[in-house]
Order: sequence, then structure tokens, then C-alpha cells
Amino acid sequence: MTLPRALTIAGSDSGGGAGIQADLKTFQELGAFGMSALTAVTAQNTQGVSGIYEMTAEAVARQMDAVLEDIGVDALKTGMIANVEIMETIAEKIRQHGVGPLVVDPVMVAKSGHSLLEKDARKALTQTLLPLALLVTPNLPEAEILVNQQLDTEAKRKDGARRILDMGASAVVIKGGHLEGETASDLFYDGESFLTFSAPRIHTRHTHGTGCTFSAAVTAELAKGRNLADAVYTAKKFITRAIARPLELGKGHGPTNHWAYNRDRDPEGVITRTLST
Ligand SMILES: Nc1ncnc2c1ncn2[C@@H]1O[C@H](COP(=O)(O)OP(=O)(O)O)[C@@H](O)[C@H]1O
Ligand SMILES: Cc1ncc(COP(=O)(O)O)c(N)n1
Repeated sequence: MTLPRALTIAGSDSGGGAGIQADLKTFQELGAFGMSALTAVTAQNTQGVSGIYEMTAEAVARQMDAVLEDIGVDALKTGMIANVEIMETIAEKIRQHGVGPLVVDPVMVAKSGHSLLEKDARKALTQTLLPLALLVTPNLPEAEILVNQQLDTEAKRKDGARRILDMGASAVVIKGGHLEGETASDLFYDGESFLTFSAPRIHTRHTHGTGCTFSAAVTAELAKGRNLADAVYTAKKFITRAIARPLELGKGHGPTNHWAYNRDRDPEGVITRTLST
């Protein structure tokens, strides 16, 4: 038997809600064989990040070589990258091995407020990884940093999406978890059409790792050969179910429930996909 192969290049979250741990759980639930290249180890729980221990760029390169020279991948994603040297190494290795499709989750700041990417690395992201990405998945604050502009209306977000494609990404989803209002709406743009994926906003503080889980779900679906818009739709279903059934773990912002997707069919009918210009 074969399984689609998915690789995550990201940081470890000891609390299990975000980072590599969220990615591997998501890959597993969606039927992909998960592999990892660690960029950093964080000491982290639902209340915050108490330590960050970065890998060397050499360690990241060797992990990628080990996976790519032997097993190979059908799709890959990046999450927390920590610094410019690691970012450049990842880009070089992706080019050298000629692998894709690549999903770039431009992780900058944890929900708890802790910085996960050095400030000078933010600009490097647009020059190194974005041009290699099939899809980039910023949340609203990350999209605003990428385009250096407030994106407080839909028209501005569409303009921001166009500018992110000008940076070299083939497509973008500007995630709407940080927006106000009763729906959580994500804006997708692939250079041809805008699609809005919407779900009812769930009122919960347990949203630690939502972005990691979402981009991992897109990656798993791409590894299976799904087209991009369908992969994003499944990821939206996956994250909606995972948020809808919180695990109530820890004293702070708890993890989502990756287990829910295959066992809880309730919220699936509520996702809408709307085309606009
Ligand atoms: N409270 C919520 N209810 C429903 N969906 C949510 C909620 N918060 C986030 N999402 C969804 O989770 C995914 C991740 O979004 P977001 O939280 O913006 O990313 P990040 O974790 O990178 O900050 C998106 O699909 C978003 O719409
Ligand atoms: C290792 C690691 N990677 C990514 C995130 C972002 O997740 P969130 O924005 O939900 O805190 C995190 N907190 N930790």
C-alpha cells in the first residue's frame, strides 16, 4: 500500500497544539504519511512560550536531505522558521531537490503574543520562500505585515492578495480568524478568481494552532493530488470541526481537536464557498 507523503518544516510545540505536532496529527487524520524537519524547539503550553531553542541551518538542511534523498514528498509546508539563515537554507534545499507543491504558512507571532520569527526575517520571507510557494496562508496581521498596509476592508484585502501574488506566490489565502463578526471568512486568490470560504464563528478561546492545522490540511490534500481550491475547502472543513469540539486542555488558549474531523460530521454543511471579482 502507498500513502501520499507530506513533509512539514516547522517548530516543535511541546504543548502539542501547534507546530510540528499539529501538522503531523493533521496529516495522519487526512490519510497522508507525515514527515518533519524541525527548525526550532519551543517550550510552550496553552498559556504561552517560555523558551525558543533554534536548530542550526545545517541541522535543518540535513533533515531535509535525509527525507528528500530517500523517501521523497508529494507536498510540503513550512511553519515557524525562526531566522533568515534557516529560511534561506530551506529555500535552497527546495530548489535543489525540485520539490513541491509548497504551502508557506508565514508564522510570525504566536497567539500568546510571543514572536516566532525575527523581525529582519519578515522581509526575507517575501524574497526567499514566497516565490517558491504554490500557496501562502497569512492570517490578517501577517498579511498586513507582508504588504505593509492595513487590510481593514474587503476591497483592501483583495488588493493585498493581488500584491502578495506580485511577490511571487501562485496563490494566497488571507485567513479571517482575526476578523470581527459572526463568520470566519478566508479570502482565496489564485490570480484568476477570488473565492471566500466562510464558516460560522465559534466563540471559544481554544484556537491555539488553528493556522498550523489549516495549512497542514491543505498540504495533505495537495499530497493526494487534489486541486488547490478543493484542498482549501477541505482544510476549512477540517479546522471548523477541530475548533467546534474543543478539548478543554490547559489553563489558557487550548489546542483544537484534530480527532474531530473523521468522527464528528456535524458542522460540515455550514461551509460556504463564494466566488467574487
Ligand atoms: N473562532 C473561530 N471560529 C471559526 N473558525 C475560526 C475561528 N478562528 C479561526 N478560525 C479559522 O481557522 C483558520 C485559521 O485562521 P487564523 O486563526 O486566522 O490563523 P492563525 O492561527 O494563523 O492566526 C481559518 O480558516 C479561520 O477562518
Ligand atoms: C512551534 C509553533 N509554531 C507555530 C505556532 C503558531 O500557532 P498559533 O498562532 O496558534 O499560536 C506556535 N504557537 N508554535
